[in-house]
Amino acid sequence: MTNTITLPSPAKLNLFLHINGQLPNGYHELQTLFQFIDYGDSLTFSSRADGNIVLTTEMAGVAHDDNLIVRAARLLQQHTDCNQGVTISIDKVLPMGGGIGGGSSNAATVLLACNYIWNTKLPAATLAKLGLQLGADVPVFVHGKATLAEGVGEKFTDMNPPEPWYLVIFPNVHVNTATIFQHPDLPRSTPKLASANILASDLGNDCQKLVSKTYPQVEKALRWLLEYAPSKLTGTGSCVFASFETQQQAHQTLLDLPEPMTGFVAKGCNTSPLHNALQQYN
Ligand SMILES: C[C@@](CO)(OP(=O)(O)O)[C@H](O)COP(=O)(O)OP(=O)(O)OC[C@H]1O[C@@H](n2ccc(N)nc2=O)[C@H](O)[C@@H]1O
Ligand SMILES: Nc1ncnc2c1ncn2[C@@H]1O[C@H](COP(=O)(O)OP(=O)(O)O)[C@@H](O)[C@H]1O
Repeated sequence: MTNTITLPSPAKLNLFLHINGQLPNGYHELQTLFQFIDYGDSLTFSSRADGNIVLTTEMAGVAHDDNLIVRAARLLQQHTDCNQGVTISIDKVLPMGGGIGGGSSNAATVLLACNYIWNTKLPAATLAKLGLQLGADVPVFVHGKATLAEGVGEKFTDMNPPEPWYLVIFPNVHVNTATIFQHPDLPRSTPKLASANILASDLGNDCQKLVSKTYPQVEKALRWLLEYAPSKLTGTGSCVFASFETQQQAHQTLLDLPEPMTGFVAKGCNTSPLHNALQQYN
């Protein structure tokens, strides 16, 4: 077995997001379509015999022990009584608080990678359940297929949406997911759709209006991108995205982007790049 492995940690987009209600525990019932993109962080793992979990890359604003990377490794180690440790480094390119799932994706990559290098052999369904303790989106990244998520995000119906080129814009502001979900003005009663109707409809994001109002930078980014193509918010933001027929059209649009916004071009993927990369180890 290889002792050092490098794996991708891709971003996701919410192609639509509806809020159908709120549960007594405060969490929201959602319907949202997740698709992966071929753009993200890259993590390198080396097992170690001393049992320590060490992240060697510093991440601004996130303490070592709070990092989802470290927490995911500890959770798996404790759950399996594993006595091995791991050294992890990350090439971080995904903006935090952008609604593209960077932290959740990192946690999922750690769960799958450590399960492999420690030979702990947990099935994917168990890793997904463990991941849910770390964040609502971790199970989707463990699952690795474009999927309609329902409930609080844990019930999956896999879907096969088109895989276009996307231009994703980061408005240079971080949105706190909890702040948006706690806001009294968030719409919370969109009727549930039958899964068979999802791909045929042009659906929006119920957080978009509130996030645009709360964060003028998001509104500005949306207004700018809408000049080029139909655009929407992903997750609770802050990133906004639009699809293009060709990679070149998306790149051409990116060239016009005014500062301080940043952006990138990526392809939609119905199978996660992480799962494609893991195939070489199975
Ligand atoms: C709504 C989504 C859609 O992708 O937004 P983004 O985070 O991607 O923007 C996610 O499911 C978010 O996932 P994640 O960011 O992992 O959320 P968590 O850490 O689990 O929860 C953050 C906070 O959001 C609220 N929350 C989250 C999920 C949910 N179904 N209902 C909620 O009310 C809760 O207040 C919770 O304390
Ligand atoms: N490895 C990590 N990568 C990104 N964020 C992390 C990580 N570990 C902890 N966090 C925390 O999680 C928050 C949400 O990050 P992220 O998942 O990137 O955003 P979003 O859920 O909006 O896509 C960050 O603001 C940060 O405080």
